[in-house]
Amino acid sequence: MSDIQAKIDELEAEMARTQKNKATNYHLGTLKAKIAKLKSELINGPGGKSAGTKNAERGFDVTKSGDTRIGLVGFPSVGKSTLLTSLTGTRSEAAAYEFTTLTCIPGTMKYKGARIQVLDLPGIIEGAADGRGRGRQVISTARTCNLILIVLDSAKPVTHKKIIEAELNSFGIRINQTPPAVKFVKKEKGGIGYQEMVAQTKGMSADAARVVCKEYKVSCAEIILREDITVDQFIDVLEGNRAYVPVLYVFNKIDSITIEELDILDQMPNYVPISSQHKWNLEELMEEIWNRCSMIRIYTKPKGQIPDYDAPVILHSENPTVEEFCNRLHKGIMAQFSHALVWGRSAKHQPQTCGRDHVLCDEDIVQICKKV
Ligand SMILES: Nc1nc2c(ncn2[C@@H]2O[C@H](COP(=O)(O)OP(=O)(O)OP(=O)(O)O)[C@@H](O)[C@H]2O)c(=O)[nH]1
Ligand SMILES: [K+]
Ligand SMILES: [Mg+2]
Repeated sequence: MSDIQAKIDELEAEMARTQKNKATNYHLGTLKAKIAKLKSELINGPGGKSAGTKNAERGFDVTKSGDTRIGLVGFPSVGKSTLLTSLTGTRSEAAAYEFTTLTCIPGTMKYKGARIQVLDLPGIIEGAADGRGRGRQVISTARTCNLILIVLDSAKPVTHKKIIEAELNSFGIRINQTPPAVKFVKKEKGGIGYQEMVAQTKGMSADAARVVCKEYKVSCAEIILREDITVDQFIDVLEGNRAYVPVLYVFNKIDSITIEELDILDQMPNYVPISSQHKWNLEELMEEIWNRCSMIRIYTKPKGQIPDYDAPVILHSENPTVEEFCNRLHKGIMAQFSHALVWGRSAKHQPQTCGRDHVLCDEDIVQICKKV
């Protein structure tokens, strides 16, 4: 075990010994910040957080392609490669022994006109984030995905799910969470300015903020909490290199469990039961993937012609403006842009004359009119 890991274990043991109350809040905050710093040192090497980008480089070298990227993460032999083959048609070797897959195998799944890059990855086990097996490379690659599918074997214990989640978490991936609504700006002078816009019930206080800042050698900053957060979430803000990635849980091999067991799995939110070998329930899986990828389809309509419904332009719904649509078509279009005619749910009348800032909806139809 490395020195750093030994220090982390020691601090974690001390945290477990420390009773949680007002008097120990300060001490617990210091311990949490110390642990977070050591963990990032363990993963990134000394110098810590600037290495967030270095991480990504240590992932598998696979070029991004298509409209979005999803990664298959799970224990060995849960059926990730079989699933890749079923979803994309790209053959990735599958076999009954563990660690059949040793590298990253990309495939492309076409759904609703979108091209979704799917990455089959080697299996990971407990301790992956600390460097066991190819775990680090797998998790670094998972960080680059817009959606992670945690693939589980329906017949295996649910503890596997917890282990995978902990591995992703200790590598700075925050699953199914949004970045905390916190304003944090370092300053030259003036000490620590701390404001709560929302009552804090999960451990944050001016003292907790100060002790964490002190650990990170921040002596002057403006802090505004717009959400009820934990001290760990505040540490995430200071670390600054967390990846917030949605996760969908896939229970594979449902052909090997009973109907009664399947009924229980089927009720859990965020879970899709499938059999990748028998291609059972893959339609539902694709629909759930689609729902979590936040993509919208825009159809292009050349003047005087009907729209091309087979080849939508895919936009990510954080900012689906007319301008983004134009840039996806061709970088030079905006220079000649006059206005757009838009049909569909975003239009007040059909068609509506719109400018570049108009926000589009899924399945809108757009015709671009150039300056004359
Ligand atoms: N019964 C059943 N077996 C499956 C299913 N999907 C995969 N398998 C079997 O499970 C074994 C492992 O499948 P793989 O696709 O190699 O699993 P993997 O997760 O890619 O494994 P590693 O690459 O070693 O991590 C193979 O023997 C598959 O035939 C399924 O839906 N049902
Ligand atoms: K296998
Ligand atoms: Mg495999």
